[in-house]
This record gives sequence, structure tokens and C-alpha cells, in this order.
Amino acid sequence: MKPSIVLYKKLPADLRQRLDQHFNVIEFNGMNSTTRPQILDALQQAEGLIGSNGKVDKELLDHAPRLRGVSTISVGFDNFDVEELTRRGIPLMHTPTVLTDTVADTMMTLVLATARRAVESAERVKAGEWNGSIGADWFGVDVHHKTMGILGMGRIGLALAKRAHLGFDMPILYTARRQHAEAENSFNARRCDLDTLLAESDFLCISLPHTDETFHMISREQLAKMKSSAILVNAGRGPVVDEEALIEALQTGVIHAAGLDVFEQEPLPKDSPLLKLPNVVALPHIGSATHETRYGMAACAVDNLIAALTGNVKEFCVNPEVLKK
Ligand SMILES: NC(=O)c1ccc[n+]([C@@H]2O[C@H](COP(=O)([O-])OP(=O)(O)OC[C@H]3O[C@@H](n4cnc5c(N)ncnc54)[C@H](O)[C@@H]3O)[C@@H](O)[C@H]2O)c1
Ligand SMILES: O=C(O)[C@H](O)CO
Repeated sequence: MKPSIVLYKKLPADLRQRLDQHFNVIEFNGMNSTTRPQILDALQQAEGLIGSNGKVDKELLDHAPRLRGVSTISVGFDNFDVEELTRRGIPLMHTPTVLTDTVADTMMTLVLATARRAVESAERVKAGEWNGSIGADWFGVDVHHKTMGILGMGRIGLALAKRAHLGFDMPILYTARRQHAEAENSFNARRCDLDTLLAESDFLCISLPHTDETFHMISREQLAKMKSSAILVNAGRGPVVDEEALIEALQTGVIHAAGLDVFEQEPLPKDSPLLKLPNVVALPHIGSATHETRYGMAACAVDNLIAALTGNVKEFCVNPEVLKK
């Protein structure tokens, strides 16, 4: 008999078929307050779990006595209790690499859109405000040759450094726990401490995961150290930036603008002050959201689950120590 798995994300038909070839698939339309109790029930029998955007915590794992493998359709895994999964010997698989270039493109989009006020200007055109030669009240600021500071010099940070340095002649600064030779040798990036990064960056670009250590790493005190002309771009995770402090900084001119793909609460609440600020470009967490990349992520996650449940894991395991047991 094929092992049962729980799927909580709609997949392209061919990938769903691939899962069906290996498993008895119990499918749910997302993990939310309605489906979660049903998912917990189904997990009594399930040996695998695959999806994205659900909380996989101790409560869920307590309902899954037979679970042997978990696969997330994302690179980020802050919604998983990795310690608890590891304690139970369950591998957590994720999808790095396949989305790196697409997310770096999204970050560059936010850099350009905020600096050149592209969204704001387009909205003014649609509102019929373009009635003659434009004046300085429509002008933006240059991107090329400005300093980009990268917080989170991992796969995405490196791909962003490549775009900024080779495409836009931008000097690159980064703050990291270790030196990144490729960033330094290929893109002339310079490592510095956080205070220097804050003081010298024209664009502070965040591609950090959400961990205990990165929670509110950028708050009131850090924002105050930035240039008043600086632009903050965050496509890592919302909680890395203290959103209340950011809103205040944007309202009072402590910094110039922000381009945000991620937020402390998602979807962004409809009454968020961010939505009223003309110097904010807010995107609905579309970092990896192209047809090609989302397909690639789903395919990688399907392969990852098959590998985990057949004992063939070679890469993309968040907690590889469980494989040695
Ligand atoms: N907006 C989106 O749609 C989207 C898409 C993909 C990934 N992401 C986010 O981007 C993150 C990064 O993805 P990646 O593939 O580049 O991962 P990665 O692991 O390659 O890079 C993360 C980098 O952050 C560094 N880091 C972690 N904690 C740090 C700290 N306290 N101080 C300094 N540096 C620290 C790590 O050392 C690593 O170099 C993901 O974890 C996810 O949260 C968002
Ligand atoms: O972590 C990721 O892969 C992105 O945020 C998409 O969910």
C-alpha cells in the first residue's frame, strides 16, 4: 500500500500526478482556521506533509505520530518548529536556489520603483494629473552609482549584489557573521558592521530570515542611524523590521522611502498606515511569484518529499542531522 501524505497547497496537474504515483494524497485547500482541524485528523495516518504557509508546530506534530518527512514549498522555514521536527527525527525539506534570481529581481524592482517613484507616478498619470511638462515634484533619485547595503548576504543577497554592482555600478556594503569571498571577489563588496552599513547605505536591502536573532534587528535606533535620503527595501521577512518604528520613520522623514514585499502581518491589514504613505511601495509577498519559479519550487518540493520518504535525500534538507540517525 502507498504511504499517505497530506498536501495543503494546490499543485500543477503534472506535479500532483507525480505525487499520486508515489502516495495516497489527502489534499486540503491551504492551511487555515477551517482546514487545520481536518489536517490534524488526516495527519493521524500520514507519513508525509507538503505545502506552504501553514504553521507546523508542536500541536500539529503531536497529531502526526507516523510522520517521516515534511516538505515546504519555500526556502524560508520560520513557520516550522525545526527543533521539534529534529527531536522527532523528521527531515524538513525546502526549496533554495530555484527562486534566488527571481527574488533578487524583485528586490531590484523595489529599489528602482521606490527611487524613481514609478508606482506613485503611474498612479498620478491614471488619475489624470499629467497635464503638461512634469516639474520637480515628480522627480525621483538616481539608483546607479549609489551605495547598496545588504543585510543577509546569502544566496539572494549575493544575486542582488551581482545585479547592483554589474548592472548599476553600485558600490556594495554588507554586514554578515562571516566573510563572503564570492561577494568580495566578484562584486567588490565590502564587509562592515551594522552601524557603518546603516550610516553609509543609500539603499538598505534586507534578505534575512526571521529568527530569534533577526527579530526587529531594524528598529527605531537603527533607523535613526540611516541617511535621511536612504531607502529601505525588505524582501526577507517582515518581523526583521519593527514596522511601527518604520512607519514613524517614513512619516517624519527619518528615512526617504521604503519598498516592502514582506510585513509583520500578512496579508497587510487594510488599515495599515503604510498604505497611506506615498513614499512606500508595498507588494503582496511576490518575491518568488513568477510562473516559472513557482513551478520550479513546487517541483523541487515534490522531489524533496519523495526523497525524504524513500530515504534518498541528497540536498535541500534544513536539519540534515536527522538523516544520520
Ligand atoms: N519575499 C519573498 O518572497 C522571499 C522569497 C524567498 C526568500 N525570502 C526570505 O529570504 C531569506 C533568505 O533566503 P536565501 O535563500 O538568501 O537564504 P540564505 O540562507 O542563503 O541567506 C540568508 C543569509 O542571512 C544570514 N543571516 C542569518 N542571520 C543573520 C544575522 N543574525 N546577522 C547577519 N546575517 C544573518 C545568513 O548567514 C545567510 O547568509 C529566506 O529565509 C526568506 O525568509 C523571501
Ligand atoms: O521563503 C520563501 O520561499 C518565500 O517567502 C515564498 O514563500
